[in-house]
Amino acid sequence: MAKLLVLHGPNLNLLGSREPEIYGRATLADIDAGLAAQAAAAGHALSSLQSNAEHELVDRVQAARDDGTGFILINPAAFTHTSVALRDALAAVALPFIEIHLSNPHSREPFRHHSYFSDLAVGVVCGFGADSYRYALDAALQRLAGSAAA
Ligand SMILES: O=C(O)[C@]1(O)C=C(c2cccc(Sc3ccccc3)c2)[C@@H](O)[C@H](O)C1
Repeated sequence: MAKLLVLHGPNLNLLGSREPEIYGRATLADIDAGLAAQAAAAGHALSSLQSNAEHELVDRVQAARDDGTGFILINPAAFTHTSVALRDALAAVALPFIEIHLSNPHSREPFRHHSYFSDLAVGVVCGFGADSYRYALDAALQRLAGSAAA
C-alpha cells in the first residue's frame, strides 16, 4: 500500500462558490472525498491538506519526506506563479509529484502562463475542472503500480 498526499493552495477552500465557469461547481470536500475513494479502491491511502499559508504547505512537504509518502498531487493555486519556497521544498524532498490545475492557466492571463513547478513535476494535468484531480490520481496510481511491478 502506498501513501499519497494531496495539497491544495490558497483560496481553494472557497471552491464551488464563485466562478464556476472557470473552476467548476465541485467543492474541495467533494474533490477530496472522490480522491480518497479512488485511492482506497486501488488499495492505497490518501491524505489531503488545503492551506492559504505558504509555510504550512512547505512544512507539510518537508514532513512527507519522512512519513512514508510515496507520491504528491499538488494544486498550488496562486503559489504556482510565485512560490520559489514551495518549489524548493518539493525539490528538496525529491518525491514524485503531479501538478494539477482546475482551469487551463495557459488560456488565461499571461501571468498565469509560468509555473515554478512544471519542470520538476512528473506531469501536469490542467483544464478539466475537478476531473483534473481524478486524472492526476489515476496517473499516479499507474506510476506506482509500474514501480511496484519493476
Ligand atoms: O486552475 C487552477 O486550479 C489554479 O491553480 C487555481 C487558481 C485559483 C485562483 C483563485 C481562486 C482559486 S479557488 C476559487 C475559485 C472560485 C471561487 C473561489 C475560490 C483558485 C489560480 O490562482 C491558478 O492560476 C490556477
